[in-house]
Amino acid sequence: MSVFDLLRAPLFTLDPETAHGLSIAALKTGFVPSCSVPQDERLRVRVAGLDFPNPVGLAAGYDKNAEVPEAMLRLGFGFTEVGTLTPKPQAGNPRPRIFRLVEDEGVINRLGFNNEGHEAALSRLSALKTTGIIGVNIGANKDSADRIADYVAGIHRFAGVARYFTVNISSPNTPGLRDLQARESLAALLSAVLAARDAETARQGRNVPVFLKIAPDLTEEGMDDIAAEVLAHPLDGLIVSNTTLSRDGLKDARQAGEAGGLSGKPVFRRSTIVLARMRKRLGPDLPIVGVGGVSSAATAIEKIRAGADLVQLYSCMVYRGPGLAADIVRGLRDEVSRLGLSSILEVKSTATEKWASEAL
Ligand SMILES: Cc1cc2nc3c(=O)[nH]c(=O)nc-3n(C[C@H](O)[C@H](O)[C@H](O)COP(=O)(O)O)c2cc1C
Repeated sequence: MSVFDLLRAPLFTLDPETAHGLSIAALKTGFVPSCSVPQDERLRVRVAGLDFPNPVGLAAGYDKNAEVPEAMLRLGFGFTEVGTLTPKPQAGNPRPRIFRLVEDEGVINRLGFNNEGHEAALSRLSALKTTGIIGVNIGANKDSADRIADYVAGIHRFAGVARYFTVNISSPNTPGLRDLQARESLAALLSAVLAARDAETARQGRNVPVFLKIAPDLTEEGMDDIAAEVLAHPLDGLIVSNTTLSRDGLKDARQAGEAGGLSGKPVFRRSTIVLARMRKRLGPDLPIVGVGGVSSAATAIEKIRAGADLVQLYSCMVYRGPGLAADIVRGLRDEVSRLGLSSILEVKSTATEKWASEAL
């Protein structure tokens, strides 16, 4: 039994946001020990010019203010993503705004991009010594008069410290944000963001890849539009997906009525179907990061089989504890041995057709 197994019951008596704050505080003090993970050539993945030691990353939203990126890498994650960060600090929605769906191993949140803003995160990231891969997830302030300008500001502000950028247009908790997924808005956004990135590449002599993070609540036409714009721009990859507004198949009816985005196990199926459908539209090569309900080595592999090059997780760590990333990496190592693979990516897209044909 792990320390987390003992702490889980008392932690779960606390409001989820209070528990989250305690976990960040514990990681900051170094109280949480590092986890040893296998450094295995077969798990190394090269994506968008970056060398990932393993394909399991921390998804955005846990370390919004870049307080503990090195601690997350020590837990065994192959990469970590800070943010979403908006130019100005922002309080977000009134509390309570995070809800556990214990029976479902799910989470509903309506945080609304609470974060300390660019400046605070930049000073923390600038002080880091690590060579590990830390991505910066950027967004727009709720009251912004020009949302595209907020994303462009994020690129300029973090170009010196980010190893990659995530352009997040898929949070359901900032009114109108998901409208940026519509074809014309997306075209304008991608043109502006990628022009800013190219200007920074010319200035710094270092290229920072840009990924676009999309919602799992898309129609076929919506997926067509996103794929067309992604292919029309020199984007480096897609992250599929953010939280869902759907409430399909939940056991915990008590919390299901809360407004916000649902994540964890209940979003696994939907996000994996959308991932496979986007893989079919984008062809074999454009990098895709699979996110949503990854809870084990088996679910991580299923994302890769559906078409992902990398995976990320957040919600299932709430239920399984800080050792989850290391457990998954060990599980992946065992699986590549069992299957006799020389690279985990040999299973990539082997189940794209199966997942893409499942009903949403
Ligand atoms: C409490 C919470 C806060 C989140 N905040 C963000 C965020 O700020 N930006 C973002 O792009 N995604 C955010 N997400 C979404 C996650 O990054 C991820 O896409 C989603 O939860 C699905 O993965 P999971 O099932 O492993 O949690 C948040 C998720 C949760 C549960």
